Amino acid sequence: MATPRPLDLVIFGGTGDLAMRKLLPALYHLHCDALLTPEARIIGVARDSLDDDGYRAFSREQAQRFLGRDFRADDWQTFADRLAYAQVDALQADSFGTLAERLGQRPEGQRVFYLSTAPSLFSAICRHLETARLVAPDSRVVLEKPLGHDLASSRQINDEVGRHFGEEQIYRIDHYLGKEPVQNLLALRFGNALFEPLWRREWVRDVQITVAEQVGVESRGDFYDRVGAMRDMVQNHLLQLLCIVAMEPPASINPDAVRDEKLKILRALRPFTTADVATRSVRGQYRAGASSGQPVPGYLEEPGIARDSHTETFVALKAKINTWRWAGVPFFLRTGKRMQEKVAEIVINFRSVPHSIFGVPSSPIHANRMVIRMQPEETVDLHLLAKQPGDVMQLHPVRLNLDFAEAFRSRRLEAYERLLMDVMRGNLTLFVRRDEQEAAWRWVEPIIEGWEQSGERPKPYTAGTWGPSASSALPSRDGLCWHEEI
Ligand SMILES: NC(=O)C1=CN([C@@H]2O[C@H](COP(=O)(O)OP(=O)(O)OC[C@H]3O[C@@H](n4cnc5c(N)ncnc54)[C@H](OP(=O)(O)O)[C@@H]3O)[C@@H](O)[C@H]2O)C=CC1
Ligand SMILES: O=C1O[C@H](COP(=O)(O)O)[C@@H](O)[C@H](O)[C@H]1O
Repeated sequence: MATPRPLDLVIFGGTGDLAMRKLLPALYHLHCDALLTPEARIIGVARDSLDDDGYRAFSREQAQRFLGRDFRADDWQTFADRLAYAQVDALQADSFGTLAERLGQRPEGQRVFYLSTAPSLFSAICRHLETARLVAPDSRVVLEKPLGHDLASSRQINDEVGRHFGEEQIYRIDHYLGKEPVQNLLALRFGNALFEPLWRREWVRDVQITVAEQVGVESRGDFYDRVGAMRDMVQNHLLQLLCIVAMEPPASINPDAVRDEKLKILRALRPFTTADVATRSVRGQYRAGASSGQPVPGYLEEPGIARDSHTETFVALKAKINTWRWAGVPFFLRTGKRMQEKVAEIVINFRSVPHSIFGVPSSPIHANRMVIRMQPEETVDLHLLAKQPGDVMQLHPVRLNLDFAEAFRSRRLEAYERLLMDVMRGNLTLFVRRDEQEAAWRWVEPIIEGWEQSGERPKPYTAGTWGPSASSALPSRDGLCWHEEI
């Protein structure tokens, strides 16, 4: 067996929020589970003038904060030995020398460049890496989202990155695809014949995808105000989740087989007309309210936000898919900040029986539903009706746990852990291909343009609620309601 090559993982934006909150904690967990090869090295890159020890000290302080109870001083010590730092200004070609020196120490290393900076720096980084002769034919580059601001800017970035890296070297990350229940949905759908006949318009009444956050924009106001919920969450995470639910069975788990099927769904999404924007979309912006019992400011009072900002912090959409399988089935998508609870879930609502032999219940009973929860806990449940024990035939909803947490007791990998492992192994299945990303931009753009042309402000909602009241109206026009309203 070939000896694995030593890994050099270079994190551009190595001192930033994402690196500290997600990437280093994920790598620390992989280290503790002995999933990193002994020689693997992590080189943080930013403009700040730090040396290796300074970077280790900064990372340790942040890790204590973000790892919480998982932080163990002795494990961190051995993990920190892997950390190094290179001071580089991505915009200055001549500042790549220190990084080149570092990487030059082991030319045989497998290089992974993780671009965790603003996307406006991606092309300069790739260009300067190549000029410094740091890109080998098997180097990999990981691109964070959102890639660009619209279709044109995403194409431009992809073109520029593509001049230095082949598509098979490019890992466009969408961390929602790394979440365990999302992969479990793939396993349930395509590993069992049971669900396939039910997974279609004849049996599915509607699908709801919700990613609700309790937090506001936190320290990222400046970034968020230029982006908004549509670009931050819908264009990527929610549409990728929709694809996983709606795609046809791929011929294999091969990356392109899966990505081809996702692409077909993105291309089959019915485009929004101007009239649709008014009737099938809702955008909102939070006002002051309460979160976990504490008063919280409104979006416009948050640091970094323009005082008259029209940026949306909430989006709800009714999407339709123009295929035989899904014609007529509404896909409701919803995401927002400062909502009542932190919930990320996919709900597949199956149709009720065509005729009930048990009569009409005194109050409505809701079952026939699969709920794939990614947050706050990771679960997959099937809600069915069963007989309530006793001498009368009375139906009661029961929940079958389909993720079998009891059966598989091993620690679940967190999304970034799983995806970083895939990058190291060279597995592109859970990464987004360029054509998928562009198809997603093509679909969301008319909605954003429709909002801009209308000149209307996003609808206000109180922090700590489920969004503007217009959001409830979206499913209720079809006689339906959001999952939490049941
Ligand atoms: N934070 C999050 O939760 C998420 C972030 N993302 C994406 O990840 C990326 C990074 O986000 P985030 O970590 O929040 O951003 P931050 O603003 O917190 O960090 C940016 C990082 O880039 C570095 N940087 C900025 N300019 C340069 C430059 N010219 N040369 C070299 N380094 C530079 C900064 O260090 P310095 O200023 O010292 O150079 C810092 O390390 C963005 O694309 C974002 O959209 C995606 C999902 C979630
Ligand atoms: O990509 C992003 O995701 C986070 C939410 O991720 P989660 O795994 O905590 O649900 C969101 O807060 C952030 O704004 C967005 O950029």
